[in-house]
Amino acid sequence: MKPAHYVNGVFTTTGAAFPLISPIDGSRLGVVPEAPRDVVDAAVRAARSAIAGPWGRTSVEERCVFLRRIADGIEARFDAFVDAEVADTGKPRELASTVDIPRAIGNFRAYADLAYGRPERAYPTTVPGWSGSGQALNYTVRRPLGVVAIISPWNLPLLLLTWKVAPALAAGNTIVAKPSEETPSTATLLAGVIDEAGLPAGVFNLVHGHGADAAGEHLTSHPGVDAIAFTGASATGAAIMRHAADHVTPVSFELGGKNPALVFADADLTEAVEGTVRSSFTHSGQICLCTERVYVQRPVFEEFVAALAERTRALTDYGPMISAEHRDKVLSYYRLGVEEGATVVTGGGVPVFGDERDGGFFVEPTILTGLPESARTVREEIFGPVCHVAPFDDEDEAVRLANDSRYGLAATVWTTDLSRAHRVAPRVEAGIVWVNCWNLRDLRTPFGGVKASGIGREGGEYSLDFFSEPVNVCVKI
Ligand SMILES: NC(=O)c1ccc[n+]([C@@H]2O[C@H](COP(=O)([O-])OP(=O)(O)OC[C@H]3O[C@@H](n4cnc5c(N)ncnc54)[C@H](O)[C@@H]3O)[C@@H](O)[C@H]2O)c1
Ligand SMILES: O=C/C=C/C=C(\O)C(=O)O
Repeated sequence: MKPAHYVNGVFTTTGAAFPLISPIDGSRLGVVPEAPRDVVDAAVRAARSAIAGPWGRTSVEERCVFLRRIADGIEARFDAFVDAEVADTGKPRELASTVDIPRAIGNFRAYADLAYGRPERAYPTTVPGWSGSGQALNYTVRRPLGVVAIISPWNLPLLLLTWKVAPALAAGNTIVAKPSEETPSTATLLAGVIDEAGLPAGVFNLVHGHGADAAGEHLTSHPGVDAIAFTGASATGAAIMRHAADHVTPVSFELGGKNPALVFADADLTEAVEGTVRSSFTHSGQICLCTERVYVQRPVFEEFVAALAERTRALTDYGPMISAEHRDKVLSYYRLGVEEGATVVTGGGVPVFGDERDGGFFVEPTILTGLPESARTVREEIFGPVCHVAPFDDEDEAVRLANDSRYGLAATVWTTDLSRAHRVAPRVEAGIVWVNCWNLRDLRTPFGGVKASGIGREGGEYSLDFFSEPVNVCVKI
């Protein structure tokens, strides 16, 4: 299915076409339509009229039927979704088929379960000396926000789009979604599944295009938008927030990170090395949860670095950066690291495969050591397959190093001392701390970051809270 907008139940390719490039070999995969302002406006108006129509009067049970139908529709086209995700992102097929697409299906099913089963509170109130019975009943009901703008990134395109679409629909909203310009294909397939699922026209709308001064900005600055759910870079979040301020539009932000790993001398080192290879190099470091700073207790520092380097050198099936521009950005940090005094333990350049991949956007998985905490390479998000490893001596120093960042999204702690784990994890300034594991996900848990890593939480009731407004009703008895 070629990338197309989906507005008011109709697929269109209105707008200037821009090329879709394969990250694997640099070839042209096709073209993507850039939604002009009037297409974005038509999408917002379609969403507004849909929520004023039958969709706005559906019950949560009826909406959960649609969520399950969408999940079944993705499942029925599983391979097409995997093929499209691999083509757009270049990620290994194994990753798309075990994480991205299964999680998209799981997102819809999880929110069908969560929304249907979610209780609301009631409070029997007594007011002594009050006229009548002196009784009242306070109870909470929830209303949808209205028209929700969803802006998603290129690294886990379908997973992160559906992570917002599912709860937004479960809560009764209508949606205008804009996926990344780098990865339009699975979003278009999703629109096809939603269309076949019979969602009323205008409930889900999809527009393609770039961000700043383009479709993304047209959408997030649109006065007809009632809320914005965004995942992407912190700088982009700040730009969106400036527009949201004009209309006091509520925002949910999942932003950047510079995630630390803390490896204590009492850790199971094999487990810590394997876990840090996964957390640093899965999807070539292009996951917001990936580790870019590793702190290892001094007695095991050399042993850990040597083992990590050996495992990293053995990596073969890794994917490319999403674009030539992002590849160049990551390589510029490799050069900066050396300029700032880093030792390149392994990697630091571009692999030579001797096949079509040499036309793609690959960089070597890289380990750096020897930099001060003040180095830009240690402080700035790179979003590639690279981590800097530094020693620490005691627990307080480890926590201080982990927290010395403008970001606070995720962290890993590796220790076999469970008292230490329970002491350290809550002290780390992050939204998510994994102990002796990484990216182990329970969709009911809060997901998101502190500081420059985000505003609010997704996951479970946290998403349902963001995508709905509680109304307290007080009835005098
Ligand atoms: N916290 C998380 O869950 C999470 C998940 C994935 C990616 N990220 C972050 O996203 C970044 C990489 O993804 P990216 O390059 O797609 O991010 P990005 O911010 O460049 O783009 C994300 C989306 O925002 C749109 N956009 C860009 N500028 C915009 C503007 N001014 N107004 C409206 N929309 C705009 C883009 O078109 C895209 O759809 C990294 O910083 C990464 O840490 C965070
Ligand atoms: O890239 C950043 C976000 C990743 C989210 C997940 O991997 C998830 O929700 O499981």
